[in-house]
Amino acid sequence: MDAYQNVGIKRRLGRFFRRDGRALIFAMDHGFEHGPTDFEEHWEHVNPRVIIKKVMRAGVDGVMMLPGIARIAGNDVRPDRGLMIKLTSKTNLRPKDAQLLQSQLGFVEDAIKLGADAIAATVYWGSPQEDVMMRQFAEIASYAHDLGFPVVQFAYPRGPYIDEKYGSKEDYRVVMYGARAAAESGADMIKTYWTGSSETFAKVVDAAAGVPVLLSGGAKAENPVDFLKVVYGVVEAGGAGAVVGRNIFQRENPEPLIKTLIRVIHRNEEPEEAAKAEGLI
Ligand SMILES: O=P(O)(O)OC[C@H]1O[C@](O)(COP(=O)(O)O)[C@@H](O)[C@@H]1O
Repeated sequence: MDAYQNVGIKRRLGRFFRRDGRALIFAMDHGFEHGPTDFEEHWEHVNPRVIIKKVMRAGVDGVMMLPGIARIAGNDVRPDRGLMIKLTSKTNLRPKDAQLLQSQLGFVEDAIKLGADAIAATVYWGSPQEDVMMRQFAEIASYAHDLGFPVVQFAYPRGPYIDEKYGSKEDYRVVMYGARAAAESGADMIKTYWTGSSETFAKVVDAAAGVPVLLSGGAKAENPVDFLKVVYGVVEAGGAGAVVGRNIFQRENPEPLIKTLIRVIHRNEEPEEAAKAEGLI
């Protein structure tokens, strides 16, 4: 029989993933990580309660936020959807060199008090500060797992050595390395970059050895169909969905895009067909 913790981890993961094993999660740590300027396209979304209510209505499976915003808007996340609380971040105000470190800004206990269903932390694989983030992740994961909480790793390769050797942090060899490192360090869910093709992303999924891999959304695409094609490619590759921030909250009415994403992720619909069906294009 399963240990108590394993039951908790499975139940809580089940609040994010539908029966198909996929999820669409809304990300909203940008006010901290990029600064409030990220919300200037639609300023009312700087109010977390406004945007969370919109994404809930549209049907996202879960939401990711930092502890202080969970205190303000966590209650707007419906009880049957996943609440992911991230415990590391950095500001864009730091000097450039220090941007390669995510620092811990909250504790597992805080996330649990706030009603989290999963706990997240970022590791910049390849950063000169990799060691600090590895240790941070290990401490968070060990404690969270003991208490029955799944742990999500934002596995983002970045740093000067990567640029020098591979030319880009999106090179599939680097992304799959990060995903593998995340799986080997005990993550229950991995969020990472698009590698440019479904074939290469399938390798990232394989390297994660069964740990679900979700796309990290990225900057808002001018043409939403371009973004939908990426998400379609992730699903084709065996990926478990997407964690999307700017492509959602930088739209006044994110509902048609969210509903289209749900069609693509959960019903395998072709991007253009799905977008037409939701009146997005
Ligand atoms: O470090 P970067 O690439 O500037 O972006 C990090 C941001 O991207 C995310 O990981 C995902 O959000 P987006 O979909 O807006 O890219 C956020 O959680 C985070 O704030």
